[in-house]
Amino acid sequence: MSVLDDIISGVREDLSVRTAEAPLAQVRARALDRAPAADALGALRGDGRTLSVIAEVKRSSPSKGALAAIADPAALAARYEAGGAAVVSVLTEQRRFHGSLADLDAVRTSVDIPVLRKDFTVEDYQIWEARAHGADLVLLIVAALSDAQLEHFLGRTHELGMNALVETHTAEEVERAAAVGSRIIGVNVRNLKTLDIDRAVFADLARRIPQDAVTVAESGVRGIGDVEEFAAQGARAVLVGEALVRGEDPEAAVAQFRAVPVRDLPGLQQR
Ligand SMILES: O=C(O)c1ccccc1NCC(=O)[C@H](O)[C@H](O)COP(=O)(O)O
Repeated sequence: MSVLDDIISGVREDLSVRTAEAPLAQVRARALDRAPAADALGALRGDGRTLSVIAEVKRSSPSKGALAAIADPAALAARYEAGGAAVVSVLTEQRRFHGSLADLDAVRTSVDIPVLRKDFTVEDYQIWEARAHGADLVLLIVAALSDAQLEHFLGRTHELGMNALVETHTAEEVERAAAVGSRIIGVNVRNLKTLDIDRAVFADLARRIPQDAVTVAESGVRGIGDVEEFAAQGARAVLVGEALVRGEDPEAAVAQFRAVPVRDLPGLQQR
């Protein structure tokens, strides 16, 4: 069983507990009661001159184990926002990342910028749940979904006024993401089946992403050098976890990353 399969099996078990505690009808009612979702697509497009940063609240990970205690996720998110982050990502998976919906609630109340609920989406319920907890964006991992699921989940996010970060790691997955009309396409340089990081996959996949989508480089950022390289290869946004939660000054790091100019590459199908 791959790491991704193992994570998803735990996610399904946890989901069955939550759906028993809070049936879909209840979660839907709470989702529909929220103020409209913020415009994450616009936030990620930014000013078109410099990179947008998705700054992640990440305590732990399958690849690295414990990363940071993060006693106060709301305070960390506020520092990300002060540094100029476009979006805050909150990992809500509990078993491997030690995140929770309580973290999402805390972050939602502390920032005005869009919030990404970072989970392993395998059921419609999780999208309603994300909206009920104030998320503006959800993660859809192409490798974990059939084409029919991907299309259905993307449709659901749009119906709820939200956006999805559609995550890919291969050329075939980029094609599948594009085929269903994804507006925000991430290239995760971490292979979720083996946990290996290969930053070189970004350049090849970025140029396959359609013109009307925002290209996000995900994972593996160690510092400004990696961010500059992703920008030079066509990233419009970067998603950073470990380097921010382990760094001494997350606000300054976000400010430094978001100042990196984006590049219009000949042949790159992006606006
Ligand atoms: O981070 C992991 O080890 C991991 C393992 C398996 C599935 C997902 C995983 N991470 C989720 C992410 O997408 C990252 O948290 C995110 O891209 C930030 O990565 P990093 O900057 O390398 O912490």
